[in-house]
Amino acid sequence: MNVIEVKNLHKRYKDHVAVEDVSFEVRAGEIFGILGPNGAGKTTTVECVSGLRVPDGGTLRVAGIDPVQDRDGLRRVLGVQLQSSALPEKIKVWEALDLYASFYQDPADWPELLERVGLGAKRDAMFGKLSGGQRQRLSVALALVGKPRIAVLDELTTGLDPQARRDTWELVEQVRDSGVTIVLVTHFMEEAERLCDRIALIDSGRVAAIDSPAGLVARVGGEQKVRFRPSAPVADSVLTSLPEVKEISRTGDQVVVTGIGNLAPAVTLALAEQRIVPNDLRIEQATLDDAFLALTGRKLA
Ligand SMILES: Nc1ncnc2c1ncn2[C@@H]1O[C@H](COP(=O)(O)OP(=O)(O)OP(=O)(O)O)[C@@H](O)[C@H]1O
Repeated sequence: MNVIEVKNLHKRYKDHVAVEDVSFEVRAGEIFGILGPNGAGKTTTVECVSGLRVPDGGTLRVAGIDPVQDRDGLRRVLGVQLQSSALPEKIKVWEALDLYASFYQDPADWPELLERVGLGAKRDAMFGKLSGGQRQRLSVALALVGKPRIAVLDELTTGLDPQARRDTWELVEQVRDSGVTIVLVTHFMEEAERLCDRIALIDSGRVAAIDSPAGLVARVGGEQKVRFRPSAPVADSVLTSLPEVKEISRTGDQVVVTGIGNLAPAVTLALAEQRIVPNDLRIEQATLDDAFLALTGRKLA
């Protein structure tokens, strides 16, 4: 079932076209990624979906609601985490949640929500004293306080250190597991690859492709490399006989196998049959960056 339908969305700022023509559908229960370089039109797209901007063309439906016509209805089903947090430095964590909860008739139990996002101990801390990761956790809690069916998260991990980023990813997965459909805007390939069920690649206000991360990568040929140091000499024929294998090369004591499909399992199984252990095994695959480059002629980063 689709919970969001965007058809031929078009949005201009004066004479600058931010979104040329964007269409996609988001299914209930998924993490749907909107991935693209800076200025591609991602934020403008989700701002239109969230009822924060009025489109110049196209149609939008969120749980059957038209965001332009029914903002109150939209607020009941959709929670938004905005790119830059607009909270005053001196507001306390609990005050922010209490304030946001007061906007809803039937809000979430916010002390419980605070625990869920791992901020229970920061209840009385001022917003200005929170770390970047804690601010983002609070912004997720604020997006969820209205018990939405859908949450829009925009550039959630920008500016976070690697540990805080991974912690935030776990939080996003927990939110999805609680039954909330998530639209995740990001320009981090790794984030989209790790979290998203499906991704819309956006470039210059248009959708370049929509697919699962693996599906997008497979579109660029899906060639992989498996590298290892065999525990005993291995004859090329052991591997060249596999349908997945295209080529074998050797550098020093390292074997590099290039191929397609389920290459790594096929290679390790063939080696196991010879009682050979592939030490220092590494698998290199095409990335979403490669897919983006192949589809648009441009690099993501
Ligand atoms: N309020 C605005 N007024 C005028 N131009 C804008 C406005 N907001 C965005 N733009 C322009 O519209 C284009 C798309 O911006 P948008 O923020 O939607 O892209 P984005 O993909 O989210 O990029 P970023 O990750 O940098 O936010 C950009 O060229 C941007 O400069």
